[in-house]
Amino acid sequence: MQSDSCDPDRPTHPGTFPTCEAGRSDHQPAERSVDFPVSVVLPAGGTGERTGLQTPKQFCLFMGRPLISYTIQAFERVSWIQSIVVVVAREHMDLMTDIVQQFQHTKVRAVPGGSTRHRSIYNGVLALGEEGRPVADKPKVVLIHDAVRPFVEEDFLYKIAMAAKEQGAAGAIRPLVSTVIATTSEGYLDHSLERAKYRASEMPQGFTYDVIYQAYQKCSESDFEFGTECLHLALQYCGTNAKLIQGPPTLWKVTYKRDLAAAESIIKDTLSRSACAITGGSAQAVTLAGALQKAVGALNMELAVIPDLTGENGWYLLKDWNFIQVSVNRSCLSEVEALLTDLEAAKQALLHPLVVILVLLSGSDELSVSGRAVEPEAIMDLASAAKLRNILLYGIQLHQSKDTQRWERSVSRVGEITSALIRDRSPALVGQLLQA
Ligand SMILES: Nc1ccn([C@@H]2O[C@H](COP(=O)(O)OP(=O)(O)OP(=O)(O)O)[C@@H](O)[C@H]2O)c(=O)n1
Ligand SMILES: O=C(CO)[C@H](O)[C@H](O)COP(=O)(O)O
Repeated sequence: MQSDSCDPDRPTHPGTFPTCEAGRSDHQPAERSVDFPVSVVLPAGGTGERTGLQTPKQFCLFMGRPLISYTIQAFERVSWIQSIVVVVAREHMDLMTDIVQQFQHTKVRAVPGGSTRHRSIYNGVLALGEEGRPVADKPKVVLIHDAVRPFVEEDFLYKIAMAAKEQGAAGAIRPLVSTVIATTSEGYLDHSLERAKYRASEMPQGFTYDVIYQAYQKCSESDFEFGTECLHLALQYCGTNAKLIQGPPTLWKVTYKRDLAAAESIIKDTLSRSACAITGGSAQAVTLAGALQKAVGALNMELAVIPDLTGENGWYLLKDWNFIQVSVNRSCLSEVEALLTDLEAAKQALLHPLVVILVLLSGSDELSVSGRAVEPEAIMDLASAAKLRNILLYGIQLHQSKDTQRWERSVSRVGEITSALIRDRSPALVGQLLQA
């Protein structure tokens, strides 16, 4: 298997996406040891006025799944995070309950929000203190993260949690993109801040439970109404100077409509990084899969080649991988059917549409016996049924050729089509048997 290129600014997909170290076993994130209880508050009680949309941005759908679910998954997958309180407007409590059920979130509890972000966060902090447990069992550290920042990675959460435990408060920062200026009431320049001295405050932030609880207990109505910075409350009311840690650019907050398009693009991009080619063990299929591995590798996609999904290889079914059934024989559709059954049982398609591509080699010895291997109608029927289960099935046919250049061009086209199908997840092309 080919190792992925490691770009520190490339986000890890919320959920079960592999990190970019080489080798299959390394795809499991490195185990972190956190020996104190950590809980999370996700404020999601806003209306998203600046998007100009009716639906609050945290409930906007990305490939059939609300943004909030991606953010929850980014925290839920972290083994050392114990519980997550999502704070939503009262009128969205039922919707939130449905989301938790549909996307099988397990560490989440929803509580009603307040009229401002600070009031919502405070409700979340109070809920953590009330979780029916003895005072000694309250979380030591509370991570606070806007529900509309779905791309946060375990490594960074770990840094914030450790610094919060050490220092009482910690937060993510980024360099300023533009200079900050103060204006007079008449709209003239009053003064300009020296950009190098300032940073943008982002999320996540972390606090010891006592610091954030005390800060909210002591802060004023004006803070609750107009404040935008939890770190400031910790400083002003608890004398705690937060440790500031520079985070990746992907911590940015979905605020405007254009940010929704950017978020969708990142989600699609991260879901398109890895595919698993199943060969059935036939020598011809293995050779083709090897050639395909090179072709998609050049397009920045990792391709694992395996004979089948039995035993240890069942691991692939539980991750955000895409699947390519490489087939050289007449029973290709039954192979695809078996793969679809396995995928359905693994339930990953509940989270987002999965891509399955049948790559069919025609003109091979086995196929030439029977002539045409697969009728387009047959693959269309199979694909229509799979689509109902949120699995997008496509087909690509290529022809065996003794002419090396022709063969290499075909394989390279299969790579390009594969990459495009996986990236675009186009419903319109479902069931098509494309020619490479
Ligand atoms: N009363 C509020 C207001 C905001 N938030 C949450 O705080 C986060 C960051 O706030 P922001 O981006 O300002 O969200 P909105 O207030 O929804 O957006 P807008 O200001 O455009 O209305 C969001 O997850 C939002 O849902 C909240 O929990 N309760
Ligand atoms: O990241 C922040 C620092 O805490 C922002 O203040 C927070 O995300 C609130 O966003 P907005 O100003 O849009 O309500």
